[in-house]
Amino acid sequence: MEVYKFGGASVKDAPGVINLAAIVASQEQKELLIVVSAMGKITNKLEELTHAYLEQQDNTNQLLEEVKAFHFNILTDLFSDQNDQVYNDIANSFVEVEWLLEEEPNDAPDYIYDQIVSIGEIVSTKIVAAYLKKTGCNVTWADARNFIHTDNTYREGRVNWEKTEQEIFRKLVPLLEQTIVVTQGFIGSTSENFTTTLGRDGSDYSAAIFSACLNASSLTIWKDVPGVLNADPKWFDETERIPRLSYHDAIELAYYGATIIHPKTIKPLQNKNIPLYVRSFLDPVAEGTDITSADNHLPVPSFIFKVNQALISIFPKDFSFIIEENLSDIFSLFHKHKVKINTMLNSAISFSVSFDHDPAKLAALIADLSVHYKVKYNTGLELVTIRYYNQQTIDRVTVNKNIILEVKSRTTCQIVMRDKIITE
Ligand SMILES: Nc1ncnc2c1ncn2[C@@H]1O[C@H](COP(=O)(O)OP(=O)(O)O)[C@@H](O)[C@H]1O
Ligand SMILES: N[C@@H](CC(=O)OP(=O)(O)O)C(=O)O
Repeated sequence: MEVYKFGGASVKDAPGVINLAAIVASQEQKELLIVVSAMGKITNKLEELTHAYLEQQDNTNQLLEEVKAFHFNILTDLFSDQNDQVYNDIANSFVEVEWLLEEEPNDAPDYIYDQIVSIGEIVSTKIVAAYLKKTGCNVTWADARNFIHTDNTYREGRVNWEKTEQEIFRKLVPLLEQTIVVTQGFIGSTSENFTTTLGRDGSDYSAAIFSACLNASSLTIWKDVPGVLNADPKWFDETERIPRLSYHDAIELAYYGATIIHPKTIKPLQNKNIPLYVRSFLDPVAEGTDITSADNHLPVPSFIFKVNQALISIFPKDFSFIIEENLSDIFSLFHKHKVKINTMLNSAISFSVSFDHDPAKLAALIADLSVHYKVKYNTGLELVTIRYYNQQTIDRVTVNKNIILEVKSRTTCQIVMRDKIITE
């Protein structure tokens, strides 16, 4: 039993779906579960739609029409017969959202978000399953909400592993003995059968949950890059593929923000010793990256960039020392405002923290912190994390930068910096 995960980039258009089918066709003899995300950047568009609906903006219906048109254009390219059942199926899939948008938004925003945004995965998997069927593949569409059970934390559903494992064993295992199954990443359901999502980019995590519960022999995630590289090629010109990675290094890279893998993906696989293969859907037979328990150290230093960082420095108002009591107080405020810390440094009289800059959260956090502390802050900063660093790599990324904060451990160096203002 193998699990494949195809993300939005792999199914961003009709040629993407055709390519997916070709990859599946070359593997058809195996028991296979295929986990698919929403097409292209449709989740962003659905977030926009949710926002418009919550704000009761005039463009709400127009945004929904754009989402529908995007999918129907793909259908037209894949199914020349306009009477194909899939057209009705997709139209019907949008009906629930249409009904929801007709009502006033009285429910909690996070709940509404999940009911709307999840439609992206439902529709993409229906299109993929219908196309695979058309190409002669023995395939069944399955609703991931029957298997992935979560608590009621909308937008960040926490998995009920026991129930999820039971349902996968009871309903999915027998199905997989008969056909290839296509299901959704990113979504689950509560005990009352309301849809939840697992957090942005959560389809890799879904695929890992399925793999762990099925005791799969491997999980392959199909990406638009040749594997895990030592830096994001969107930011770095000279990247190198890392052929083998330990679970440990993969977790660290994902934790520090290498967006190639969702940070929650690795642990369920590591627990069951299931290899994770990162492969290119553009060159499916090429070697990619194998992530396993083998103790492969990263062969080269790896770089993870994050832009749009905020840095705040917190001082006790009386300039006394930062003690454990202050830290406990400070951390509870970060928790309260759901601000995820990227770097932190403690000194005698100050505590500095960097995080992704969200203006509303920053203002609310500073307002709360200012009750007991003096707070200074900077925005518009960059954070670079280097795994297996040396001075040469630090020098390489800090050219024309002012270093504002530097935190080093034995293996990892984090630098918060900003562009130097160069005067002629
Ligand atoms: N270390 C890295 N190696 C390779 N790709 C990376 C790395 N860090 C970030 N990326 C980015 O991850 C992208 C693929 O992940 P993502 O867009 O989430 O795929 P999908 O939506 O298909 O799951 C690449 O296009 C690349 O820009
Ligand atoms: N569609 C969801 C879930 C996801 O993981 O997508 P992708 O595999 O394209 O990153 C999102 O964009 O957040």
